[in-house]
Amino acid sequence: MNPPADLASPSLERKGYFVRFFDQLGIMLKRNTILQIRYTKSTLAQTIIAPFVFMLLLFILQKADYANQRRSDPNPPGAPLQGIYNCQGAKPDDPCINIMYTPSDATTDGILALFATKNAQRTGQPAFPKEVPLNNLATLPPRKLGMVPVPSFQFIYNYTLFNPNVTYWGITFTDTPGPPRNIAYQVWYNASNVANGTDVYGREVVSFMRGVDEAIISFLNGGQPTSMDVTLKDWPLIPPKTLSDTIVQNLGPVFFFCSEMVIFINVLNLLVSEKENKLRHGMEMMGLKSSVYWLSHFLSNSLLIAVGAFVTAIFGLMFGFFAFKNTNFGVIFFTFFLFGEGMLMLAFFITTFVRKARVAILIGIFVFIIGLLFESFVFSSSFVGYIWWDKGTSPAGWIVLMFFPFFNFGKAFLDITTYTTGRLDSLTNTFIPGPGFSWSTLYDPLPVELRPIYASGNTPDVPPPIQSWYFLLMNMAFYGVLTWYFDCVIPDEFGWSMPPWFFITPEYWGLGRGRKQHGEVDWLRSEKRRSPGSTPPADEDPDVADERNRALDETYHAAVRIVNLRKIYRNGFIQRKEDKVAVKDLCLNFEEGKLLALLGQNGAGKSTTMNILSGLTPATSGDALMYNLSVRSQMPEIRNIMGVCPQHDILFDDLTAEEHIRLYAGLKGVRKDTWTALVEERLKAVRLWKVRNQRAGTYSGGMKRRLSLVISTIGDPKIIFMDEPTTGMDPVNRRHVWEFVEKFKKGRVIVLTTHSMEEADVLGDRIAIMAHGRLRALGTSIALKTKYGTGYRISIICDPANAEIAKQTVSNMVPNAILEDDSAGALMYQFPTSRNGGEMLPRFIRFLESGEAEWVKAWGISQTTLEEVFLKLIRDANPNGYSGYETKPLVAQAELDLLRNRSLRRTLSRPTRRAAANGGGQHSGAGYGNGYAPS
Ligand SMILES: Nc1ncnc2c1ncn2[C@@H]1O[C@H](COP(=O)(O)OP(=O)(O)OP(=O)(O)O)[C@@H](O)[C@H]1O
Repeated sequence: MNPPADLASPSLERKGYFVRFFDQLGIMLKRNTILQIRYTKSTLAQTIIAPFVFMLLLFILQKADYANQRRSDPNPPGAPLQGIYNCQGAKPDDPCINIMYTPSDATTDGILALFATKNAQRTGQPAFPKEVPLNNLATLPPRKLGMVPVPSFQFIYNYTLFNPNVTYWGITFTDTPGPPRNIAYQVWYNASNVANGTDVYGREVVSFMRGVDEAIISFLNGGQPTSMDVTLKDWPLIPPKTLSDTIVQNLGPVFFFCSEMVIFINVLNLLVSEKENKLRHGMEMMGLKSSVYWLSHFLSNSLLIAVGAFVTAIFGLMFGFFAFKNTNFGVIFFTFFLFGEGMLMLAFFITTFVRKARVAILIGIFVFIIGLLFESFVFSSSFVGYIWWDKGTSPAGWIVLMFFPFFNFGKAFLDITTYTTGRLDSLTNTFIPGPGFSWSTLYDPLPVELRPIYASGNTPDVPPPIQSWYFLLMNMAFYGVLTWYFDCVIPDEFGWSMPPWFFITPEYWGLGRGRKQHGEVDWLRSEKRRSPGSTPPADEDPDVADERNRALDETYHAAVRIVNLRKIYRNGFIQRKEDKVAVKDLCLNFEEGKLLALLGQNGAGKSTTMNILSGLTPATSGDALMYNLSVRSQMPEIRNIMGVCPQHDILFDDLTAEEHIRLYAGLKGVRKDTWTALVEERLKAVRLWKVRNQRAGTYSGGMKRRLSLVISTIGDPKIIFMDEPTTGMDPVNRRHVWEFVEKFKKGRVIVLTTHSMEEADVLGDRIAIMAHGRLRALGTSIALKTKYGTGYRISIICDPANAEIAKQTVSNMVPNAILEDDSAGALMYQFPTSRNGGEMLPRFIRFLESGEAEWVKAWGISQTTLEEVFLKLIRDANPNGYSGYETKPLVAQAELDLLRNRSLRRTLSRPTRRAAANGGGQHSGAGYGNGYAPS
């Protein structure tokens, strides 16, 4: 079958390194942008929502702090002293005595009468009346009494002691005639009223005394009204020590760090997920350069960081923070942008060590907690933030810390807020605004008046703010270089890595590589020296031995030649007994225009072989030469001519089928003007055209396989590896895929692994069967069937009464036919192949066809299937145990019974019938188109 011209025509553009680099970069940026748009929520969260939320929280905290600091009035107004109000007893309505006094004479009675009058004016209550004198300690007041004369000082003492909570005030006078006349008095009061706050600051005591003093003055002036108005004023309270924006200064580094961490954790997750899902490998197999991969992620995420920095600066202005209002917009923007970039490169660096997205997120959270604690302690104030530059602190501190982007950001933000927050003058309690932060401030060391003063009396030597920018740029470069280095030297999940000194090898820089193609003979000679291979097993199949000899023959030519390929999966660093030898000294040749179907039970080593040949995993020894390019040393060049459909779909859930094809066509360097036609032709071929605009994540398993298969054919590859390409496909679609593969193989080498014998039979020009890492058999389908098969089976249905005649006839005509089954007139014979005396078979078939034997009700013939060949070979390879197909003879018997029943039910296909009529030994055709029964 000839492929259509458009399938076979080369469509790759020959381009220089840089043109190819920028083409790939363009296509990767487009892919990233599509994904960023599809992940709308995540993109919005990183660029707008996170800055807004953290800014809003800061704003709320700022307002709360402001309100809290100004809750009490720092300069409370003075309050005039009031009069004395009516007394209360133990309970408000209990009887009590307002004033108990001694002695009672004209002077004291006169003074207290004046007191009562003035007090009544002040309180608006009736004046306290003078009561009858009280002499008896046991007498309790019948009501609220006004002013009660008592005999002595001692009486007051005893009465108040015996009758607590009865007397409000006590006063004892001493009048010394003089000159000068001295009217002294002593006030008794309930000190616990002052202590428990009922009488705040003792205002009632002072009021009482003020009233008595007034009355004395008035009395001495002959009753002249006197007023002593006293106002009591609280001392000023301590004014708010911090400004509202101090909270932005102290908490800003923590909050803006948190905001940046959203992008940081997202980048960790994104990159490691691409690694874990092998998407990066998939793209690299299609020719993506590592440098393009990193650069595209750097640029796409830088755009998000730039938007985030811009949005942060705008929100800062909207919320009215001084740090944003009084700072040059460019300074704010670049400070946030450079911080984001530093963290981005730190995230890149971390991804080189991690293979699982779950672990990456855990590391992200760990960095988040460390950074959060760091920012909240180190930058909680300018006092601790600048201590690293104090003369008493070792510079080792900031020299180590400068490698952390969040330290450099904290310092930069502290500088900005120190210049812009301003301060309160302690003497005048007035706000002194900060000088502001202009572009040129970047280069100025912090002025002395803005620096903190430490206990030693020192002020720190704070470097100019620009230094933090330089350090952030240094962080970018530092983590960028580490990312590049460790990405090369840390083995990936398939074991690929470069030597630690890779950067001094000329090959790494593209010198001396690619230009030279290996001479087949030179390569073979050196390979034979390097990997001599072990001695083949004594029972090696002759065809396998021939293939080995051809692979090692210098005069033989093949498009792809595999020599002594060996793969050992080590269980640690040193060689151990448990190490798994997955492929054992495989020698094989692939020819152009031919499809080789690789069969083998689970774990036989098929995928490992494919992975080595497609550059996914390195061989332990041996090599393969593909179109004169060595798999070991020239994989980048091989990738230009290779397509791979790996066993597990490597698809972006959020890209459509069309976007996948465009992406991979771009990476492969397919001419842009052919993309549209390519998309249509390939998607129609595998019947995905109608769903081309649906995201691959919504596809069924079979649809994903078809898309993976189509991707492997992009870019006109000379060699295609298909690892179980039709797994999970329904029979109709499988046939479409077969047709597509069949068309595609002209001029190309296709290697396909499968567990479908039918598929191997249909597609395989040659079939190779592997077991335990070794090649067990090799050849065309018919050759294998002839060699390993048991020949033909003929089933004859006749009347049970005629069974004996039938058996007699068969044994006469084909003496070495073996009767396998005889039940109720259903006979099943096994006929040997022509090589084993099966030459009588054609004659017997003609006999059955002629209808001469009337006792034959129906008959059918089947050839040994590939499945039987496969089972036999695998059984032979597992004499001591079952590796997927057999352990117990009973199981094998059951399988054979099943096969027998199946072949009985099967009717004969025309080519098979022809082959049988010719005595076997010829190609029996596809073998899956059945449909013959003698009429
Ligand atoms: N990364 C690995 N580390 C250790 N052993 C491995 C690794 N990959 C494969 N193996 C082992 O190597 C052997 C060959 O595996 P491989 O995947 O090549 O088999 P296969 O023939 O492709 O099987 P299947 O048909 O199931 O895909 C198996 O025993 C497998 O357990």
